[in-house]
Amino acid sequence: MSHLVELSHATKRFVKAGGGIHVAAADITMTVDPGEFVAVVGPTGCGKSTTLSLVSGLEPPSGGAVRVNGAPVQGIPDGVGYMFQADAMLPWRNVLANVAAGPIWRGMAKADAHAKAMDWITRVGLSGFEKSYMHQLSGGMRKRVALAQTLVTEPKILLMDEPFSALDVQTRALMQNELLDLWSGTGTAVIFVTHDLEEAIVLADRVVVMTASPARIKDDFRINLSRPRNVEELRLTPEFIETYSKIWQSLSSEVATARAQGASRVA
Ligand SMILES: Nc1ncnc2c1ncn2[C@@H]1O[C@H](COP(=O)(O)OP(=O)(O)OP(=O)(O)O)[C@@H](O)[C@H]1O
Repeated sequence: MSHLVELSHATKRFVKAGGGIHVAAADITMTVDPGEFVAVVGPTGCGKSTTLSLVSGLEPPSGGAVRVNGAPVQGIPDGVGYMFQADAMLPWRNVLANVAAGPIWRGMAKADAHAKAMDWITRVGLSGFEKSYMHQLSGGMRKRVALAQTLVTEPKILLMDEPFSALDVQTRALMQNELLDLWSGTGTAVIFVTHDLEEAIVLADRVVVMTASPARIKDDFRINLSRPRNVEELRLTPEFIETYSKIWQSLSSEVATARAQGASRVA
């Protein structure tokens, strides 16, 4: 059976600025099925974003294979949505125009795209702000716009690279709950990269732990916490704490290795 996303011994090498080769991802084999929420954690700079860019088609693999919907990734595959740490909104356009831009770019008539965009603006709780510009919105509101902008295209696969890391703790929890509500029942597969193990566990069905650079897959933990979830309450449960300590045992040694690598680089 083919999987929605399939990385098979995928490797990514970059040519370093001063010459030489840097292996950012090595021998990555993993699959993601429709409706699965997979979080990827690993130490800073290990190659998490690089792995995501192989799935998005932004970077071709140097070795191995990457397939989406059973076909090798060549360029940006259909049905893939992205959300990054930095927002991708145009400051001279209002919320409605920003959210409608994707569907219009894909050929939808303007009136239909605006109707669809309004629906998503309402779903993310921003009804009444459709005429606002980005500088008039709080950080949390801008993230809601980014969510609407991504989900309006109804992606089959949603790639998220630390989308909430710039938010304060409370807004972050709010957005995590919001994401789970919006995602629930859609059948969309999510690959969510984060530094934050707590965030990974409260959101995901699986937490994939990557090694210190070059990124390899060290462990793939199934998260057996029931849904629907309230992320703030979940963090206090014994089940969460037990899951956290189990995964931290795997992750902590990689964090220590990455720190040692960093120390030797600046020494
Ligand atoms: N286009 C590129 N050219 C050269 N090197 C690159 C390129 N993209 C990434 N790298 C290098 O590959 C390594 C992995 O980077 P990547 O951004 O994938 O890590 P990450 O785990 O997502 O990091 P962080 O947790 O800090 O966001 C880094 O050393 C980075 O400098």
